[in-house]
Amino acid sequence: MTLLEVNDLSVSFVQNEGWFRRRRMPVLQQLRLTVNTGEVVAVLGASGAGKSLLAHAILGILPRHAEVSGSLLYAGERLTPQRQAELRGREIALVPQSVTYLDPLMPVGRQVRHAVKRGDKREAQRESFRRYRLGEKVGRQYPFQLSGGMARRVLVAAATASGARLLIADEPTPGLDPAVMREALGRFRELADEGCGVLLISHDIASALTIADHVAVMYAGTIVEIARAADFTDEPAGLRHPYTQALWRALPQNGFAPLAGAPPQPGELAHACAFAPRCPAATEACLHELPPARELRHGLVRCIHAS
Ligand SMILES: Nc1ncnc2c1ncn2[C@@H]1O[C@H](COP(=O)(O)OP(=O)(O)OP(=O)(O)O)[C@@H](O)[C@H]1O
Ligand code: NI
Repeated sequence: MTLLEVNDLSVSFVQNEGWFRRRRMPVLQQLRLTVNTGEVVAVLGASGAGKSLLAHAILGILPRHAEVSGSLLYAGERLTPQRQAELRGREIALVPQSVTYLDPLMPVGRQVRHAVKRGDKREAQRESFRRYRLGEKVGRQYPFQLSGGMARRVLVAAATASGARLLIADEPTPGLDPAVMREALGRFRELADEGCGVLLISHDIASALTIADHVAVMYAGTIVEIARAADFTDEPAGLRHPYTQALWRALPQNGFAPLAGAPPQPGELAHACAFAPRCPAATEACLHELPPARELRHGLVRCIHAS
């Protein structure tokens, strides 16, 4: 069953410049993505690609100067701002990227219990604390008394104990030791196997691939490819977009080949293929429009040359 459907989602930030001029800066362009129940979909991309903005758009927590177009459906139902507010934290839970999302004035155990919307709150908190190796006395502490890694574990504990059906985890693992990281990723996989949908945002392809079914690759504000996780295990030729292939070659086991250059600033190449300046396959035609998203080999690609 389709849990989340993102259709042609675009986001721009509108800035006032002086008295009369307003500048629109496109930051997300025509995103299309689905998350089914039982699935982990990884969203990969470099810093600034727009991963967190996608998460915030789904949850309805973008800043006020954001202009949003396109549609979002949750279990077939339109996600309006009001519906987002109703579902946030109940049906749709976020593991936020920053530990500043914790309430500084509330003991963290209470925050986790607060997040639990189904069943016995105390038991759910105890269980998730055990799972993420948070001692019992940690529950009585305030966020400022915790290390960064502990605070992060509290965020994962709160979201995974919430009982939500769609879990959006925004870079949930940096700073966690490898055992806790495996535990957290394993828990996301388990929740998917129990019928949830998981959107896992990450920089770390290798660890995301250990649990993902599908991978959406973002570059400069758009999704350039949706691949199956299995497409990453063979030759890069199985991947559809030159950027995804470059990411694959940059993995240690595939030769660590770095990709020269950097992505453009948001909005800088909105009407072209933003990857063209770094792409070995680019031609003049790549600079004329945002390449349309098209289906290719059970996936999706935005590249006019992909075949
Ligand atoms: N409130 C805002 N106002 C203006 N621009 C913003 C705002 N928030 C984000 N941006 C811009 O939008 C782009 C995407 O940001 P986003 O946080 O989604 O990136 P990300 O892929 O999550 O990166 P990271 O991996 O570093 O978390 C960035 O270029 C950022 O500068
Ligand atoms: Ni982010």
